[in-house]
Amino acid sequence: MSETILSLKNVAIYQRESLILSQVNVSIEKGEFVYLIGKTGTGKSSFMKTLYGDIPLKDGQGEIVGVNLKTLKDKQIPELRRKLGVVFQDFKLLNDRNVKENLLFVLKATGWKDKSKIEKKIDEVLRKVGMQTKHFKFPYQLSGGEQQRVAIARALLNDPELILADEPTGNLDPQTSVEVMEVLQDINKNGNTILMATHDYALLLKFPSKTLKCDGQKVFEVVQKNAKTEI
Ligand SMILES: Nc1ncnc2c1ncn2[C@@H]1O[C@H](COP(=O)(O)OP(=O)(O)OP(=O)(O)O)[C@@H](O)[C@H]1O
Repeated sequence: MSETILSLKNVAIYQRESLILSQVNVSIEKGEFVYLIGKTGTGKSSFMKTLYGDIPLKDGQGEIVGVNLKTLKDKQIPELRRKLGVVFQDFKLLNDRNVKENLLFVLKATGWKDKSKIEKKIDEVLRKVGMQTKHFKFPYQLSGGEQQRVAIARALLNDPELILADEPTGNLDPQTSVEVMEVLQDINKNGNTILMATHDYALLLKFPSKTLKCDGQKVFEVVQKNAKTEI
């Protein structure tokens, strides 16, 4: 039986007073890999921000990883973010500490105490993204693709029910983008649900999957074979 991870019903999304998206009806089932595409300024980031509690949901109904977005209080946001893995275009690693310490920082902030469990978890997530031999490197000693792998490893630390990736390949060259995408595909094949906002049509064609599009203040599913001409 399928399990709904995200459900938005008749949602409207605003940035301050401006209406960005309206009548949004979207659902994502466990195990899906879903793209969110659309021209610049059409609301992809606003959509993602609503999902991780950065923009409050005022209109419509929204439930994500079992959390009601409509009634979400500020103090519940850390709990929501623990159930989500969020990956950004600009990696957002802490530059004053190495890879392992970046991961440790998140584990400690989310209540992990047992040293051997911590070691095991860090090793496990770095292995998943192929970075286990570089745990002692500082972010500035890594390429963009390697930094993004670490950011994906960080997103996996608390076994998220959904990974939200906002333009994760936006700062990477085409070859590196494909490599990072392969990491995301592997993670998806191993059972993680992923929603990825992207501009990168080459990736869409190379790794076809369910695609949602933001356009004209609406979000709708597009058929992949038309995606290139429709974008
Ligand atoms: N903090 C903000 N305050 C007011 N308006 C904003 C804010 N952030 C974004 N907007 C506006 O909201 C609209 C949607 O922006 P958003 O960043 O969601 O689009 P996007 O599709 O993610 O674009 P891009 O692909 O360029 O990142 C734009 O018109 C933008 O100018």
